[in-house]
Amino acid sequence: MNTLTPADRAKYAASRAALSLVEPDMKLGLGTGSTANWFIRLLGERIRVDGIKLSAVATSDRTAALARSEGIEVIELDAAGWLDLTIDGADEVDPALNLIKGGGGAHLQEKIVATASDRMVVITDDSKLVDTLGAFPLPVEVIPLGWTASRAIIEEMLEQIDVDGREVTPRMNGSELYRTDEGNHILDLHLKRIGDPHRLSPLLNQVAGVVENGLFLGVADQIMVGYDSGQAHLLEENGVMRPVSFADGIDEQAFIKRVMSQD
Ligand SMILES: O=C[C@H](O)[C@H](O)[C@H](O)COP(=O)(O)O
Repeated sequence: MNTLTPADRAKYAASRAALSLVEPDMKLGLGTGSTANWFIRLLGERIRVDGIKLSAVATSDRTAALARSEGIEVIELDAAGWLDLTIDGADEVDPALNLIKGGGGAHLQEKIVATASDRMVVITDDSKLVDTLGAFPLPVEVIPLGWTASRAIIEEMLEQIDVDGREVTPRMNGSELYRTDEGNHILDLHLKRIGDPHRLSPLLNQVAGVVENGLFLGVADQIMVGYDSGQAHLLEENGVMRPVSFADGIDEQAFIKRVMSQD
């Protein structure tokens, strides 16, 4: 643990705590991002240590590649049909367990997978817990055809919405427009504060060309919060925080040494 940065210690702690929710033969959804990567590596370690069998649906090409490299059986969502549990990171979490996701451009697949699961548990460090969503720019995936028109319609629509900022910027990858796994672009909405996410989300998804926005409202069931102390708490919808212990056979030092040597 001492070799990790404080941010990675917290992500590791949340992921390790979430590992105790995994049971043999489950069909899992695997999120995308730096926190989800910790969970995927821990899941691979648990499969090696315990020999448990399970299968998983990935929410991005990156996640599928990492999961396979960890020896996790990756299947398609349509083959899985329905999932027992999805574990994923988030960019912001509010007290009602509503989320902003998509900082890594994967929120479309993440939302499909999470809503096709009995349960979604978010793994996060405590810096992402906010009173009100919106400081993190809200990602909106748009198809390339006419994306500038979609942006103009969104900008006009935002005039009627209770937010503190209205700048809409296309996400870039160097000098090129960012492309999602589906080949679409992302518009980042710099709203600063979202007064009514339940009003905003359907309005965004009604705009022609919008595929999906990064608001996850009523999707997450529980939040596993990790701290740089190495401890973790489970946050329920009623605001109750319960400490979580790590109930698995993983050798922490050996695991972290292996991960650090791969990075
Ligand atoms: O598109 C990316 C996902 O929604 C991520 O789960 C989110 O951006 C959090 O990523 P990270 O764990 O790297 O902060």
